Amino acid sequence: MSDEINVVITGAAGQIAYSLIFNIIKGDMFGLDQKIRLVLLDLPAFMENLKGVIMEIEDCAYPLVTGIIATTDVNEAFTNAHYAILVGAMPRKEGMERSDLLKANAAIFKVQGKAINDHANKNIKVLVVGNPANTNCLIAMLSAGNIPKENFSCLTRLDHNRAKSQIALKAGVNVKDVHNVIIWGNHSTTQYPDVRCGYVNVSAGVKSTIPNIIKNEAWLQGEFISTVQKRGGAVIAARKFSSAASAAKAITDHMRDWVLGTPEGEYVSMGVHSDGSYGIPAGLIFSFPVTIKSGKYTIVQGLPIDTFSREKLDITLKELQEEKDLALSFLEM
Ligand SMILES: NC(=O)c1ccc[n+]([C@@H]2O[C@H](COP(=O)([O-])OP(=O)(O)OC[C@H]3O[C@@H](n4cnc5c(N)ncnc54)[C@H](O)[C@@H]3O)[C@@H](O)[C@H]2O)c1
Ligand SMILES: O=C(O)C[C@H](O)C(=O)O
Repeated sequence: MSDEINVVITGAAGQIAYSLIFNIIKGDMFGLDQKIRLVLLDLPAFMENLKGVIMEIEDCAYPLVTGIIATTDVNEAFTNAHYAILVGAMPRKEGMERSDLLKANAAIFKVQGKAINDHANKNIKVLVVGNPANTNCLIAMLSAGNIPKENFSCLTRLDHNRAKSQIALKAGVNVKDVHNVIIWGNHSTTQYPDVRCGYVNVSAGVKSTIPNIIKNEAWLQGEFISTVQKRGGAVIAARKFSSAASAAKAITDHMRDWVLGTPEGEYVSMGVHSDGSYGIPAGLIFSFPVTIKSGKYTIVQGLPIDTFSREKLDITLKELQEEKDLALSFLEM
């Protein structure tokens, strides 16, 4: 890592950023020795709010922050960027069709992808959070032909964390003892949370598979999956706002692991460019189990896919293909 890194956060005046920024400047994402120059991008109407956020960043007096830039200019924001966390997106408004949302966001992520292509450090790592996250990530990646595809990812770590937590609650174990759950596919209600290969540390040196611990296949194939799939909507229904603190924690987990690596034998879920693994055609951003070493992820290979899982993978694949076709048709890409 260089002495100082430029970290861009879009949607910097929003709910997620209000937790995320403080995780980053505390050192939770890049470690306690990494100096950070924050670049905060938002829309002109939110610059006053952003001024307040900047006052609070200053008032935290964290020593890792070496500079703060607030801007509404995408080209300025991504200049020499080492990391970009694309949180800002057009939210779904009343009466808006899913296709309207895809169209508005495809336009935003095309512009941001091009700005990254033209101005960012060529080794930049980009994480897309704003929904629809997989397809927004795909558009940004396709608009940034000079940046390797492997440098783009989208957030499914929140779903991964939700899955771990639901298993821990059901099994009555600490969440730190639950390992290798997987989120396949889209960050949407078609995602497939899969724990067939996951395990729980039962006692020192003893582990047992999640299906063996839970001993309730109907729950694992039914309520567990739908709870994780619909958790984002359930939080919105209860809180009247989208998940923010848990999303910021998941972003921090995702980026920390991408930069610093995953523990030996541990998988995490990441939306990444598909390469044909598990029959998912190349050209989509699909959530897979990955391991990470020296800043590079590898899709875990050779996991068994039974008939139930194949059907689930095909459902989420179909949705992603439809989103891609629609988004590309709007952009004429
Ligand atoms: N992938 C995930 O797991 C996950 C989880 C939670 C939320 N989300 C999504 O993250 C996004 C942000 O959520 P939030 O709660 O912070 O929303 P928010 O509405 O509180 O904040 C969004 C911010 O983005 C800004 N923005 C909008 N368009 C922009 C653009 N073109 N450039 C720069 N800034 C722009 C807005 O002005 C606003 O300040 C939403 O799309 C939400 O659905 C994704
Ligand atoms: O913002 C949303 O639509 C939900 C969000 O993606 C979540 O999973 O919490």
